[in-house]
Amino acid sequence: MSLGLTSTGLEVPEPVAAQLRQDDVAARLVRKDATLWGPDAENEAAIRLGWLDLPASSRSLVTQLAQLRSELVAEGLDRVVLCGMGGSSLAPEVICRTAGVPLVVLDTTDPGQVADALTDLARTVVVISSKSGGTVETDSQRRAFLAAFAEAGLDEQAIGSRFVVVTDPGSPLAETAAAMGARAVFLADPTVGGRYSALSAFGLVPSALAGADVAALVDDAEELAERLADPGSAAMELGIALGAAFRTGRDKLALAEAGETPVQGFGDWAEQLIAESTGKEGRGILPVVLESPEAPGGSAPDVLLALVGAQAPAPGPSIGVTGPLGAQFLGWEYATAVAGRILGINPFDQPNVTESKENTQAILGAGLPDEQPMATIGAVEIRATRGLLDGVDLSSHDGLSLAMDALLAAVPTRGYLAVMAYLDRVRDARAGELRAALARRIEHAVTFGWGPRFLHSTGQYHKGGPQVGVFLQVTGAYGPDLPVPDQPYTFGTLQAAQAAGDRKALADRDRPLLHLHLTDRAAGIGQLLTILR
Ligand SMILES: O=P(O)(O)OC[C@H]1O[C@](O)(CO)[C@@H](O)[C@@H]1O
Repeated sequence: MSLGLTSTGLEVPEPVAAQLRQDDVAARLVRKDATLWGPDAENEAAIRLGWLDLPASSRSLVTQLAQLRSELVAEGLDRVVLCGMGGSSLAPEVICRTAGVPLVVLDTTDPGQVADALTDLARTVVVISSKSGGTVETDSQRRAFLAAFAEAGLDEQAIGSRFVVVTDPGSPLAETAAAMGARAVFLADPTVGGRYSALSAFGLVPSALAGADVAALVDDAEELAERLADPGSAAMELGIALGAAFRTGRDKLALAEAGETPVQGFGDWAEQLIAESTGKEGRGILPVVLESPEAPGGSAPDVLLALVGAQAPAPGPSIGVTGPLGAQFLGWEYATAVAGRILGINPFDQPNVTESKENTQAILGAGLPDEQPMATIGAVEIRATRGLLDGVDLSSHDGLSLAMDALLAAVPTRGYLAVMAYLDRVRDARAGELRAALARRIEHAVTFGWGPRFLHSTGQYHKGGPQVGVFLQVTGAYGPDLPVPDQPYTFGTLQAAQAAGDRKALADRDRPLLHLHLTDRAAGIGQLLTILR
């Protein structure tokens, strides 16, 4: 079965489709024509179209990975931990959840969540994935695992045998991997950007080592790849639907999985692909990941609902994208590139993500800002951007509720509310319920992201997209902190610096932000969910 697209109630302006046919976009895209997105995007596009070749070029990985997995299993190394951010970990998480095989994805700096990953070492092999080799979260996690294996008594050679590395040729991590004596190093195609790398070594290596059938992924992608030159392919129709929705005022895409054999967690992967590809130059498509097709936020005048794994539900406007996971990855990548042309942006760069990273480094150097709370109610410390809580009586019994009302009232027409939780997405999973609870309170789109993971996904959209976002940042006290070996900071200070760095980037854009710091995470989350009931 290949990729299929159905749509209900979606108005597609005829010129959108006709123009793409007239410009021969389908044939030019599969020929990797870098001029498709205009002169400003040409240099970047020229080195970012390798994802079209992956169904063929990844084939050779399949056998090699089967061999490596059997070696690891024979040595009792059947717990795979993946350290990677954004495009270096989102696809393997979807692949393994859908295949029902265990993979520990460590894409956080939360001290508790990192500490939980540093256990069960006797069975553990660690995949360190980073295209650039310069991502601070991944580097910190690598350092922590090196130290943990040493503390467990492994000698240098044994420690090296517990690491598999995926990176770009010539990256700092490629050198580090050699110096570490890593068991295997996979050098990925440098002409594939992170969010387009699902079918590359970044998607396949961790997934295969965890036991997923990556041969089927490649087969299903290859079957679609043979159709992509056809202007009527389902992938092209998906790109037209995304672009047409944007052109007709539906610039938010609600994503939910459905159907008999639903892909698990697809929205979290598609979120980075779409937000980081389109959210720039003051425009873009905002993905809104829904807990289910019926979850609040799937229908509003500025929203298009997309079901992954099922037909488009009536009355719409909605689309349904069916097909196996390998075809979904390739199809959505192709559609995003087409939508980028319709929106008139470069879908391959991420100009605004470095800002938060630079802010974080500056704060790590200068020390965390000492911002006293405006009030503390129960387990919740309240801080906010200037003016947001003017006139709000925080000393009253329902001060927290009033503060939340002020935040919701600040969301402008066609705006959105983004919840950003710098917490432990396993132990503090209940915080994820905040999205639906807030979405039931306002007509606007409400998104949820675990920090710092979202900084590598929707973070680009928050800073480069339309400046109509309002932000709820939730941070939390943590138990024992964890050092980052040979670095002048701990995981706890790194996490706090990342949150502060993003607050600065948003404050510099005068975006309203409410910062709730939970002095007791479970109690604080309980308080928030109670007032939102
Ligand atoms: O694979 P790397 O280089 O560690 O980057 C991780 C992620 O960070 C980003 O560069 C953006 O922050 C993403 O595009 C990328 O997928």
